[in-house]
Amino acid sequence: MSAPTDTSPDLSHIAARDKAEILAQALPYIRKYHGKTLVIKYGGNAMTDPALQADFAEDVVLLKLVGMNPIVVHGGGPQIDEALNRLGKKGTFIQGMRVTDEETMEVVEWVLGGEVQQDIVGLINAAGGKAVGLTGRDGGLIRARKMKLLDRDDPNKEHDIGQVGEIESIDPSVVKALQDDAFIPVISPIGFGTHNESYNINADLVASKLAEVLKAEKLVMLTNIRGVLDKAGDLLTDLTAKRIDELFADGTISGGMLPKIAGALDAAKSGVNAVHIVDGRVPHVLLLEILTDQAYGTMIRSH
Ligand SMILES: Nc1ncnc2c1ncn2[C@@H]1O[C@H](COP(=O)(O)OP(=O)(O)O)[C@@H](O)[C@H]1O
Ligand SMILES: CC(=O)N[C@@H](CCC(=O)OP(=O)(O)O)C(=O)O
Repeated sequence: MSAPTDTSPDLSHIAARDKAEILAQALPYIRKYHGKTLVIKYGGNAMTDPALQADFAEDVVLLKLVGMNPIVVHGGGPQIDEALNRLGKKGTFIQGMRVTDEETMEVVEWVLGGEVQQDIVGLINAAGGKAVGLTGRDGGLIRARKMKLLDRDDPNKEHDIGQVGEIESIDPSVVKALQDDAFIPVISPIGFGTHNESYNINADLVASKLAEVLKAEKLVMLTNIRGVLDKAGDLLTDLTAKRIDELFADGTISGGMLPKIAGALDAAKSGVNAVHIVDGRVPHVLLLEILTDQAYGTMIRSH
């Protein structure tokens, strides 16, 4: 019998080798982060595309299955805006914080604690995980008080932004109990006050504080931009506290990036080893950021 002729070369092994190399690259990271807590801020702007949402959910489940403890804190700014628009109301922001009157607070609770949270929980569960949705009320997780927002240019001036909260304290016991039991907590940024009143809290601030209190190894914030950009639109891959002060002062950082950077820096200063702001528009950016050698977006350092 003659030897079989091989007319077309089989190139599939090349693609397979690339894939295998990427998988092998993950090994030291899986070892490094095994048993460690990773806080993931899933921004409202990063969650507008269904395919990307499904990728995100798969990534979270994979991280959990290889032994890490992912905790998701979600935002939902654009989703709240949409709901307000349907009521004929327009969202307004001061220094990245939504002005929250009573009616807006109702919408915030209903959108964040309902639709947005349950969508994420559903997607994670569909990807094979066991997600549980919480608001700051559940298990007494987030105590808050009314935020005092001082004007950035005139610190003698204070803005009244209604039911916006700043975090007074976090009791992480419910999160710890869930993560120890193989669940993935998905947290809405709503806090409660001494009279049981609700507060709308910026999700970046919740994610940062939670990372600090849980002594997380890593905080990854997914947003809808490559990372922090300078005035020329170039990506700043590394930021220290000193450089951040300069960028605040010269107005390079504005809007929703203000609380994000402030929170990220607080987390870095209080011992979270790695704090990253990454582009949630990149498919599987969470896995790429955590499990490969490649650096993505902006890393925030305390010094
Ligand atoms: N220097 C900057 N670099 C990058 N983004 C910036 C900067 N200053 C302001 N921004 C704005 O911050 C936005 C991200 O914050 P935000 O809209 O609150 O997103 P998220 O929903 O992810 O929290 C960007 O889309 C951009 O418009
Ligand atoms: C006080 C305040 O601004 N709260 C935010 C909470 C949601 C959030 O932070 O969503 P993103 O992460 O998508 O921006 C808001 O009402 O929009």
